[in-house]
Amino acid sequence: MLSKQLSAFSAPPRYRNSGAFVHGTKFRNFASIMEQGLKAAKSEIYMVDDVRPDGRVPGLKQAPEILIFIDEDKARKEHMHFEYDAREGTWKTRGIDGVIRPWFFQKVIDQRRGRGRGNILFQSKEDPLMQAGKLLGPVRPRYLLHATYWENVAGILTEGIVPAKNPLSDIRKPFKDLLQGAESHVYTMRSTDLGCLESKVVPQSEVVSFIVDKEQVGLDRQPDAIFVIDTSKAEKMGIDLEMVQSGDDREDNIYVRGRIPAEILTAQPNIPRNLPDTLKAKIVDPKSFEQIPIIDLALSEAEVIKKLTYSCEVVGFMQVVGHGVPLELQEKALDLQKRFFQLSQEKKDKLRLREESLVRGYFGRGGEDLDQVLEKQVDEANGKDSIQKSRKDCKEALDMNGVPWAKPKGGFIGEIFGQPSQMPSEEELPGFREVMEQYALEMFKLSKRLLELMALILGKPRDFFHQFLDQPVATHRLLHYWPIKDFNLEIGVGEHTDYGLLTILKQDMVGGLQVLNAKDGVWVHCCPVENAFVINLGDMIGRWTAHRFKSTVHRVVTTSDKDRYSVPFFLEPNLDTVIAYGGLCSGPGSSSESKFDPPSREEDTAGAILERFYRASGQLRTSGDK
Ligand SMILES: O=C(O)CCC(=O)C(=O)O
Ligand SMILES: [Fe+2]
Repeated sequence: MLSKQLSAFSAPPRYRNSGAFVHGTKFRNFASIMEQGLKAAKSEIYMVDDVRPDGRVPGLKQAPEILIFIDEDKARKEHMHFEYDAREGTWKTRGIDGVIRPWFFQKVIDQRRGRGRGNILFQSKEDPLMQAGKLLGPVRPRYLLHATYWENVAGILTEGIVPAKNPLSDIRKPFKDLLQGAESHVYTMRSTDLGCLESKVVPQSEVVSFIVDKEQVGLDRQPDAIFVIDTSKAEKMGIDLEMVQSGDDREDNIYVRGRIPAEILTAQPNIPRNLPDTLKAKIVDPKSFEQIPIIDLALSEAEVIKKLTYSCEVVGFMQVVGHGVPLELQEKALDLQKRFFQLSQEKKDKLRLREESLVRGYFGRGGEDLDQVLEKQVDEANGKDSIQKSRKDCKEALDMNGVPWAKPKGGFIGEIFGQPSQMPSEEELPGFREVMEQYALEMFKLSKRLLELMALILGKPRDFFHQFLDQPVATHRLLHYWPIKDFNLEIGVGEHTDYGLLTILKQDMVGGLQVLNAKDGVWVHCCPVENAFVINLGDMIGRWTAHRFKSTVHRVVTTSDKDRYSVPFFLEPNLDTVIAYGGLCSGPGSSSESKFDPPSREEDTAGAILERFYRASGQLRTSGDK
């Protein structure tokens, strides 16, 4: 339509080729025209059949503020009559009974000076642009580019690129239904034209020199940043990007339907041609992390909440100090833990997990292997050489009931998790039971305290989680890791997320806990901190908050030649708690209606999630149908 070489404006009418008539008018008429159509009340409706480069329309004193494109084919099929005025180079019509209804409009474009110039105010599903061919199979480009301004960058890095599905401006809101279809697309370009990318993977840590001119991407000022959309990563992640090739003369334009998730995007600055290398900077996702936050719980509640919010929403991990759990108790517990694992194998084997005590007891090598639990996303982060799978967890553990007072409901699962702990006898290890139960009580208290603050962050009353914690399930696990001999065959704990609400972990000073920053594909050490507890969030709270709270992938790689001891306390709510996807949030950032999010299912109770995890990790091997 805007093709300059074949401007129908300068050609005789019989050579018209644009398929659209264009009517220009004032912006203030837009709303009423969309409601009532273009009216030929006093005079006829004047139109041109192409827009001149200066945006002027003959016969109008001033350049029009909006341009209304009328679908010529549709109009002629309905017997609308158009008359050409050779002297003015314009067309006129009386529409049908004096009106051209909005049904005939292809689109309405904002022509006012300023940032909004060129914006599409209305676009019909029948606009040829939206009718163009879908890109399927091998013709789909590996990378697409989306150019944008700084004001959108941080938002896109967290939310992905969101098409203007629901218009926000007052003027466009009333036409929401008309806009649907056209506006649910994100505008992108093939990367070929812009050089450098088609064959090369964009390294996350490097600044790729993009030089994109505003004309290439149809913006009215120079774009600040270019988002590279990795379509093959999308495919690997099972994200189906529906791409539509532009139907007009700009064949590099590709429209992608729906939200483009942040996971497949990389941001690069758009660099002016003459910018020296020394003045370049990389765009770092403000929602990505390089450290595990440390929170002093003795600070004011306001300060704690601020740090906790960041830790929950960005990292999914934190270390807390100032928690008030007596150091002496921690030391006693650690001492008994070491002495427990030093008992003879025969004595430990007496406490083994078995038919009558499926989840409460001792297990050695092979009792739980987490290396298979997660697949694709971790491979991505590990790099291409990570095809190696199924390392064995190099650990032994004693799983105790962390809330021995609770009577969890939930049938078979409730029954087995509610069973009492198996512990060494008082003669074998004096004080073991007393110290462990005291310790577990402290962990439950600390969990509750943290969940109270999290409830406040989620806009709920402080005691919101209490209702789900009167008959909870908790596993108090003592862990012992042996030094690893062969890193290809063994790992401390394979990559996984925890499944519950939250985990409180005490680790000794040997180190080895690693946390995945999935945004950048980088593993971050969770360095041991004296008298601190590591807190991490599990899948249940992640799912319940529609991932506003992160359940972050982690693993243990023990590189030390010393034995390592740690104590996770895993907390789950009452097993009949329905963990509905997004059930805990109503605020922004949580409302994504994306097709990539899993729907809520009836059976997603805490009990069902717990069972799934235990089966996937090999800890629960019986059918459970008894
Ligand atoms: O021992 C650790 O540091 C972490 C253990 C862990 O992540 C787990 O058991 O779920
Ligand atoms: Fe874990």
